[in-house]
Amino acid sequence: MSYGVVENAGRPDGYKTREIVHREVDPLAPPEIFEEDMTMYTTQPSVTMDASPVKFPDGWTECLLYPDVKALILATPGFPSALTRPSSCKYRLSPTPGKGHGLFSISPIRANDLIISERPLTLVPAWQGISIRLLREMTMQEKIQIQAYEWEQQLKVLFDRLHPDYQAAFVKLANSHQHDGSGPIAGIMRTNGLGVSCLQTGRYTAEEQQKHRKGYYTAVCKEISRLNHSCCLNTTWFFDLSTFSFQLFATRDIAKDEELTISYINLRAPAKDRQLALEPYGFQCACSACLAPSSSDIQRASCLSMPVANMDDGLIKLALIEEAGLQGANAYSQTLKVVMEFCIGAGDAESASMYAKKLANRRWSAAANEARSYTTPLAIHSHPLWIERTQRG
Ligand SMILES: C[S@@+](CC[C@H](N)C(=O)[O-])C[C@H]1O[C@@H](n2cnc3c(N)ncnc32)[C@H](O)[C@@H]1O
Repeated sequence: MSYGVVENAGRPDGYKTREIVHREVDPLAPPEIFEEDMTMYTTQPSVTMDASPVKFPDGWTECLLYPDVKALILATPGFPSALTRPSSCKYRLSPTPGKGHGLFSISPIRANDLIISERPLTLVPAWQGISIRLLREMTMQEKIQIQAYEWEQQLKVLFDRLHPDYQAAFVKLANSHQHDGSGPIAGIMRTNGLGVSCLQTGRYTAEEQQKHRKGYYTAVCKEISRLNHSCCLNTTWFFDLSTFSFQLFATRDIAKDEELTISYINLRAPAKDRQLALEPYGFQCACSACLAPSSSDIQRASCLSMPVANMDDGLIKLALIEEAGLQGANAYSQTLKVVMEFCIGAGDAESASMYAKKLANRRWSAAANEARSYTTPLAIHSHPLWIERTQRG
């Protein structure tokens, strides 16, 4: 997709729009009745026509989905569970120089605390599979502009379905795609969308998923989409399917009035590549790592990619990641798991359970679920590696 300032942006002269065909369908109809490439507008969780944010404070999401994805959502155990809320409100929205608005802590926040849980306003495919009759004589730019134009027409239907309060919140969000031919709704989605990867149904091959982001979704939130980027992030989020909500957690201790930040990009990349990846958002990152690229690139590469051959390596890696303030990185969870396993290998159930607990506290991490079963020395005795070790004698 294009970004920045594109000359002749917008619908090319003489292009006649494609008719979008809409059909009302029974929301309970089985997925088989839908045609292969049909997408559906659907409200999840389902609410009554007179629903309001006051009546349903947990909120709901206007989605554009393939029918098999809707079936996957409805079949999720516990869906739709009520939101798990933080114990108190921990943040405020304030202007932040050079960045528009941002979120700031209103009191100290401890590492791993839940800060926000929120259902998104919208959820749509990250890949825009619109079939359009593109003519050979069209330039690549014209084809891209037509795709962008048609995508906006589809998004407009979704936007019109939003509750007026949600529409008002949506249009207040930043838009870094005002001059590249993206429509106003697509522009806001491209600037504020959070990736959702848990809606894969096996429809696409691994290559299609990787290369074209097929099967991935993008969601816009009223609050979490207000988070600015930092390569030295202090929060991270994950999407929970059963509550259909994003949950934002502190990755380290946060002081009162500190800005809350997430990373929009891959943290392992060197500063030069990170700046390139941030170009579509229309800003240059000025975090401490980007201001001192030569030292921080080395520090990041060595701590995030350091191989762990034994317990000492593991402990050094954890300390280095903490020193770099990158506890939000997956490498930190992976290292906690490896260190826990080394402790089991050494017959130290006490320390193993301590690392399991640290991992379990990182509720956003994929490894946290499994670790939850091993947070006491006694529970470690049921770990497969402990059993194997005792059987070996
Ligand atoms: C998802 S929005 C974040 C919230 C936004 N600042 C607002 O006022 O609603 C992304 C946009 O925020 C701004 N932004 C985010 N992180 C930034 C940073 N580190 N430095 C400068 N601008 C930033 C950019 O304009 C970017 O396109």
